[in-house]
Amino acid sequence: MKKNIHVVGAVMIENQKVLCAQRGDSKSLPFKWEFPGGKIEEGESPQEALQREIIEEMHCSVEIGEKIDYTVYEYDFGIVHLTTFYCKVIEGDPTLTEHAAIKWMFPSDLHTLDWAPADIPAIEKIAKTLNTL
Ligand SMILES: Nc1nc2c([nH]c(=O)n2[C@H]2C[C@H](O)[C@@H](COP(=O)(O)OP(=O)(O)OP(=O)(O)O)O2)c(=O)[nH]1
Repeated sequence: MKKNIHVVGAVMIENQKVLCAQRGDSKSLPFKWEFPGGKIEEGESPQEALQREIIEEMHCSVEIGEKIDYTVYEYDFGIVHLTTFYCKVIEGDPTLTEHAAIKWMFPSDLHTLDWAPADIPAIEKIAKTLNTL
């Protein structure tokens, strides 16, 4: 039986752009693009996990808004349950630490990156929702 991996991702919006992060080559899904975040630890709520991961990974604090999507995707290494939330930076600036690259993209351009497969439904939703604002 494959293990279930519960993951949260932050869709950080600034100046109408979304922060995208590219995974490094020493991890699962090398060089795929994802939303900053990570695994929920025991006893944490999704929001607590996301606050912690963003401080650890991006060296900034976020205010967590509305949930965007929940998707389940079966990889060879396990079954990822990904929940994404809209977020706003409230302290500090997102900083490149663990990722290979980070960049701000307009929602309509998100599909041009090579995303982790679990993220595809979320990027489609984001592009649709933010382009009609
Ligand atoms: N943070 C994040 N992870 C994602 C996304 N989409 C997606 O499939 N994942 C996967 C990649 C990882 O297997 C897992 C998150 O793990 P993590 O970020 O806490 O850990 P990691 O990359 O250091 O770990 P690992 O998989 O190399 O063990 O979820 C996403 O948008 N954001």
